[in-house]
Amino acid sequence: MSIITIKDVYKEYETNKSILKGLNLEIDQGEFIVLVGPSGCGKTTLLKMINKLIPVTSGEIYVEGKNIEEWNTIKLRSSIGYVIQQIGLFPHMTIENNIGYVPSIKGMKKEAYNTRVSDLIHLVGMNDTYLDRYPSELSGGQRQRIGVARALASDPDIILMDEPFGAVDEIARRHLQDELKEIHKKLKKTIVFVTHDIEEALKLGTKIVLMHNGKIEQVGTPEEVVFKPKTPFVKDFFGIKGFKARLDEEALEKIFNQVINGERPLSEVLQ
Ligand SMILES: Nc1ncnc2c1ncn2[C@@H]1O[C@H](COP(=O)(O)OP(=O)(O)OP(=O)(O)O)[C@@H](O)[C@H]1O
Repeated sequence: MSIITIKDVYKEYETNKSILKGLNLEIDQGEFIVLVGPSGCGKTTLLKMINKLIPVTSGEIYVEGKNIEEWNTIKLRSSIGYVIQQIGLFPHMTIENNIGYVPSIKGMKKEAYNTRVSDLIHLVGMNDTYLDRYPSELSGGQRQRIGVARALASDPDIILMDEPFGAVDEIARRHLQDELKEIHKKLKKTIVFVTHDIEEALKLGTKIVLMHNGKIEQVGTPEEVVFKPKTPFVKDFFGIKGFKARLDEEALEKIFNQVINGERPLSEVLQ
């Protein structure tokens, strides 16, 4: 069943016309959708329209079957988690209070609150010893984890993520991706994720949406967009990098070990 429907959506900014030119997209419950495309193609704009941070110029967006214009904005936003790159944790609040902010304003009882905060910090691969710290006492990767935990705190059905791991180093980024994949498997939330990183997109997405020139070029599984590109643009966009990202990792590891162990000359592999 479709949990988000984008219907003939157009966007024009006052100083910037024709950003989105008639987008149509159905997002099913439990899907991990990744929006990719060249810089400036409107990924963030589309994401922010879903939780009404940016208004549409024309067209409609439905969340859980209801037009977002009919949703109470606060209610809509509390049923949608939102994670961005500069995560914006409250600097003067402890990690516990950051994660528990929404449950506490919703009046959750102390015992349930404690359990929830503890469950969430474990879910993102950390533990209770971090709860008394302040955001400045964590690494960038840990802060992003807390951002994910905070977005999950109100148990939203949908989570929007805008380049959430863009500012962390490569190793932390891989860990965060693995954890997010696990969380998605476990909680079966619907995730809409923006990235400009092809490997990240193909690793995480159950469906990839490639945007270009205000339109959607192709929607498909990682295999479809890489191996069955519908247009030359899709083929160029994913290209060899996409192909490499989808190669069987075991096959690559086998070749790597053969070369490292001197069983196969490097010149043969590089041919
Ligand atoms: N408030 C605004 N007023 C005018 N133009 C804007 C505004 N916000 C965004 N734009 C323009 O709209 C286009 C789409 O921006 P958006 O941030 O949605 O793209 P994006 O695909 O997320 O880009 P990136 O990958 O670089 O983050 C860009 O050309 C941008 O300059």
